Amino acid sequence: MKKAVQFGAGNIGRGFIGALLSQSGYQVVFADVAEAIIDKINEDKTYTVHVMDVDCKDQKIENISGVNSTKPEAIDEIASADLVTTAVGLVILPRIAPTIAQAIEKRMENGVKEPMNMIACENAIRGTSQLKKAVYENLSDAGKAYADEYVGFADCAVDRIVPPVKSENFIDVVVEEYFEWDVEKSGLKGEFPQIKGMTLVDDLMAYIERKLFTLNTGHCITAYLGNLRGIPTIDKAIADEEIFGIVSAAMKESGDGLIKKYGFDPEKHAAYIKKIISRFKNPYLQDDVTRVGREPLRKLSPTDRLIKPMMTAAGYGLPVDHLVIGAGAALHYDNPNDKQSVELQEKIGAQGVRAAAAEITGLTDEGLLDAIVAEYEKLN
Ligand SMILES: NC(=O)C1=CN([C@@H]2O[C@H](COP(=O)(O)OP(=O)(O)OC[C@H]3O[C@@H](n4cnc5c(N)ncnc54)[C@H](O)[C@@H]3O)[C@@H](O)[C@H]2O)C=CC1
Ligand SMILES: O=P(O)(O)OC[C@H]1O[C@](O)(CO)[C@@H](O)[C@@H]1O
Repeated sequence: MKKAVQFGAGNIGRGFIGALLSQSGYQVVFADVAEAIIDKINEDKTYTVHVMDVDCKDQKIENISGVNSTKPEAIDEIASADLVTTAVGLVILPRIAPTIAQAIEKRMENGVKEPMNMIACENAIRGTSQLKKAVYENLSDAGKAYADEYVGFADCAVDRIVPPVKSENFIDVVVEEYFEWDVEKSGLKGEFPQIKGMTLVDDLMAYIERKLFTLNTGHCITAYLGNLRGIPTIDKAIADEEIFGIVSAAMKESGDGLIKKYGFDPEKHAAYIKKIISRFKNPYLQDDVTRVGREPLRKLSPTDRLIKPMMTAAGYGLPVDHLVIGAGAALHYDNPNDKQSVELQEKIGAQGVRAAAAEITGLTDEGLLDAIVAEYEKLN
């Protein structure tokens, strides 16, 4: 039986990637720092994925175990795995890199010639490449040469909405039916992993940008506008006619840029947007606007879901008025429980909104900055 180590036994770890791996016949070892989750996985050896959508069904996930990712046992588990996947959050990747590097060294010392693959399933552009860089910084020269030959690092795009759930059994998860996992073929070593629901692709950047700058763009604008109006969840925010109008228009603006950049079929892209908005309406997910809006500094950064699509569309001379409203709303995000939101509001307080926006977004286009500030003021 093939073995996979899934770093992160959180929502996506259990509700998407770990579940697909187990359903495809992998023995799945969840590596996490949350002792309670790891203990419960080891105790129960199973959990349930509740698919809640137009049709509802339960899936029992088996052949699983857990390990504390900071303990030496984690190194042994990785060293003997065929596949390592992550869903820990982009900022955590450098923290798990030393453990992965030690496992690669160990595999080399053990003389293993079987290839092993790494796939970072994070909401980011080329998250696995970022993980690879961090892992290589922790490898010896021999370890690097070994990894060059036997360790694949494949970038991917991941799409499934999995909010945290307060169920009776805290390792069960509630997910939507839809999922998409696109993995770049060229990064893989050896035989391609056979995983039901994983699509191997050549042109990954188009898939990453299509997902990040459609779903995530629309999702976070829904969250920020909803939050400003005191609406707690995504389904309720998108039910607000004005928010729906702004979000749909922003997704279209982003889409028009993507269509120009990647040559997507406009009709298919319009259908893709429509499908995503229907996913936002899923009443079972009860997805908090604070989860979807979390870490606003990351979301307002130059390569992320608000600014990058704005730059792409504006670069083709296309309108970006609703994306600008989204950025204006994001700058208002004020949540004392979110470290980046606190930092954002402190920056705005100290520097003023224009200087803060310029620093955070990296925008140098004065016209766009003026427009964002104007929308920010209007939303006050
Ligand atoms: N939840 C969602 O709908 C989606 C999330 N994503 C991405 O997936 C990633 C994970 O998101 P979620 O599962 O929602 O977050 P989460 O917070 O539910 O799960 C993250 C897990 O990583 C664990 N972790 C933290 N530090 C660790 C370490 N050093 N070693 C091992 N585990 C560690 C945490 O304890 C937690 O269990 C993020 O990059 C997110 O952007 C992508 C698509 C959908
Ligand atoms: O996980 P992030 O990047 O903070 O953003 C939350 C987003 O990720 C998702 O969980 C899945 O893509 C969306 O539900 C939401 O748009």
